[in-house]
Amino acid sequence: MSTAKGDASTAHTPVMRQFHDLKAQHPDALLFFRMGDFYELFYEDAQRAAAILGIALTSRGQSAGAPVPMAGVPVHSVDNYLARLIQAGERVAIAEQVGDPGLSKGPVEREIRRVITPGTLVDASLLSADREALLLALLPEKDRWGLATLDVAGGRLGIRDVRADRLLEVLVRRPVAEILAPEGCSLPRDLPRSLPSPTFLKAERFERRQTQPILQRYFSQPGQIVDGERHPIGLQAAAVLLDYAENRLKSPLHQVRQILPENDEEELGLDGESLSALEVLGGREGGPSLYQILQHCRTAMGARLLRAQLARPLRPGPILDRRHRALAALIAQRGHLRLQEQLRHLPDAERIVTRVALGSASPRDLGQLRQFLQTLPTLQTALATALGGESELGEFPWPDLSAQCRLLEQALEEDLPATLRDGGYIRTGFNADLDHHRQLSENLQQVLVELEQSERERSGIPQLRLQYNRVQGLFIEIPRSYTGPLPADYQRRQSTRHAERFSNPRLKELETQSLAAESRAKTLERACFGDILRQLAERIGELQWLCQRVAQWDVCANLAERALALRWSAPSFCDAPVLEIDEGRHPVVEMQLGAGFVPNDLRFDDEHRLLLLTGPNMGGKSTYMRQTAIIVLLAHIGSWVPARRARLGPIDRIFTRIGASDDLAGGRSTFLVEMQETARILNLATDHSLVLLDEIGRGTSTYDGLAIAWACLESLAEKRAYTLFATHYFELTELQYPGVHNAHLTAMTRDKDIVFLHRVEPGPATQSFGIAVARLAGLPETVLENARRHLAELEDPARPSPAADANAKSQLSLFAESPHPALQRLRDLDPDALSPRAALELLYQLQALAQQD
Ligand SMILES: Nc1ncnc2c1ncn2[C@@H]1O[C@H](COP(=O)(O)OP(=O)(O)OP(=O)(O)O)[C@@H](O)[C@H]1O
Repeated sequence: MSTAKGDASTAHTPVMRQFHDLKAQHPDALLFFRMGDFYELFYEDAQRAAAILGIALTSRGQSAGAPVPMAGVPVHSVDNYLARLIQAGERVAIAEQVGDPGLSKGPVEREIRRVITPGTLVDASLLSADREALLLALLPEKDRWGLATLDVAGGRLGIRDVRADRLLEVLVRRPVAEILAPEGCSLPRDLPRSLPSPTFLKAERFERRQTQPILQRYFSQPGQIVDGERHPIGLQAAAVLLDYAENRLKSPLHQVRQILPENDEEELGLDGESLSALEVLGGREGGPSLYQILQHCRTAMGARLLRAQLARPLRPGPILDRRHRALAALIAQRGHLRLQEQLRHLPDAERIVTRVALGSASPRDLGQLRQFLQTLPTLQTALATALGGESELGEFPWPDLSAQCRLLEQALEEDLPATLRDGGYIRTGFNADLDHHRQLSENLQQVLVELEQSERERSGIPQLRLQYNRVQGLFIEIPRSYTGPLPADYQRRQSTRHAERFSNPRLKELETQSLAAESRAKTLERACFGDILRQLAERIGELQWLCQRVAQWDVCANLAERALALRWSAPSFCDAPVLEIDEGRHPVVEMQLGAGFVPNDLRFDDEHRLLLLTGPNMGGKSTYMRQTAIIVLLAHIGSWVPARRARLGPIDRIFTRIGASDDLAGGRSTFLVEMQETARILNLATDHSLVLLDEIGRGTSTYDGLAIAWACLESLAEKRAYTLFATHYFELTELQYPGVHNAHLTAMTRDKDIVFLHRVEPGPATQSFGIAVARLAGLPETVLENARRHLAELEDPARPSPAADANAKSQLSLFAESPHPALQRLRDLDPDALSPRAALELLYQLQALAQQD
């Protein structure tokens, strides 16, 4: 940045020297340099910000012999600008004036008070209410990665170790805003574009030598690191996160009080492809997602938790069991209605508690916390009633924070300002000293009114007025039209066009007193506020516990409401190898179609492992496959499911390969993407996995595709994964493997039109309706007519083989009625009856037969 630095840094003006010193501390961030009521940006920062924000780029005189480009934003509306810059992927360092402008000789002292990055946000105005913005650190060790995630605004720190081949899956399931990794480490090349590009930090910051003291500083009490010894590299990554976030927030993270481990074996595996193919969190082309249909939580905390739970389904175990019991209890008592009524007005207390811990909560934040604490007793009562006989699930009694609630009630005004700046948030009567100085300041107002009157009388000038402005302070103003005598103690201070301004000793004294009283009152008010924050901060752990409970019950009440409103039923879990669904539905498609949706059954057990689905395009194959996975997913987050009955045996992962997608930016074609995803499934699926494969092999030539689909089917049948395999290759329906069965989606033609029945029935489809669907899509009648003719020719058994198919003939012969002669010879022979010589002879014969084709 030679232009910014100028020829020699000594040639810079003192303010610009200060700017460069501060900028050097965080060169990667835009520096917001506080100048009175504005934050100003200089040089390249100004140019970047002006372009992103669409604000004017001007210049601020010269420094080091060159003009200084400048852009500025007013302090009072800075949040809006910050939000847009963070959204655009920028980081922002905020330099505040910390010295007293009246006392400093050179430029007023400034200090970077905070660096705002996407993963370290705590301000309500910068955060999205319904999703976390996670900071994530990664550390490789052999074939594993240590991983830590920190929700700075919620105070949650999690760790886990993952196998290298599962890293991507774990990453894409979370709302990651910022990734940290050690310099020189090689991250997977196919990091999805939805993830932010990593920030590389010096490798030694990840070394135990440096991370151990940080962990000790944070977690010296027993129980604060749960199960840490199982995740040693995760712990190192966690320490890096804490250190990084501290450095950005310029404060220890008092809100982080525990490290919670995540274990692979507790989770139902769900990779990024499945999340997007099943449209769990986001719908295709802006359509509705499962989350949107489910999300009727009353609080932002609940909405965030629901999102996190959807992305991280659990295997059956104590946590899932508790969720299901709680949901059943609420539904049995219809208790969710009362609960939701109480939850409806609750603020985002979780994030407020973090700001309390960091000492940055605003008066309005505390007003909301007061409301939260006021509601808790009624919420507890509502919950106890709602749970009926299961009240043990409510973990009563909840921590008693009534004293903190009273403190807030006594201390804070009813209507509260958004900032501390202008005072007026502490109630009269809370602090005697504050009341005294406020009164002094207010009395002075009265004294000034009286003084104005007495000066008028003393001087005999009725037009005399006492005035105040920020530059001149208090002064006596007399219109120029007055030309008579003035009192001897009046000292002239300024002349304007219409008036003369004076001061006198009494006025000066009053001015000092007035300012002193006002500023003392403000200081005292801030001190009271700081004191309240400190008292609340002592109870952070309990406050966080309460927020988590509120979020959990909000999700539970929400799932109860959804289950009843959408006519869902409770799934049951068992240890047998089964997956039974009666009258399953796809909640999103059903929402769009209403009563027209046709429910379908599904059976997987020891004898039924792979269902080969055929049927017309648009017949409902992918809907059926997706609804199966969605039912399994919902059951594993603790929800009821869109089916009349669902009984589920143990499932370890859901795999999906549905729909065409390509990765043009990554240089991967649709077919390559399809094959890579299929390869992953074939490598990882077990006999407890649910696998959805939709039209494997369609991206390449017919016979290649058919051969690949066939081989995949064989492999999955061998693995005995619960597989739904949709295909248009009718040839596959003739294959016979143990556990493999056919089913089809029904349709019929009426005249030339196709009518979809959307019912799943046993056996393969008997007819392909491609041309009827093409008609539905509006293909011209002449083209359709030709298509019908070609179809008749193709289906004619006596048709001559098309020339273009010549080289594919050998692949076609895989499905020919009679096997290849070489194969037939092989089948017929008895190897034990052959001498070595005869065997060699036979080999030559087989080769000759093979070459005949
Ligand atoms: N069970 C159902 N009941 C009512 N309508 C359904 C049902 N299943 C699917 N549909 C309707 O049919 C449309 C097509 O369904 P889907 O995409 O599942 O068909 P498909 O057989 O996978 O088609 P293709 O082979 O072309 O991919 C859906 O958008 C929906 O409107």
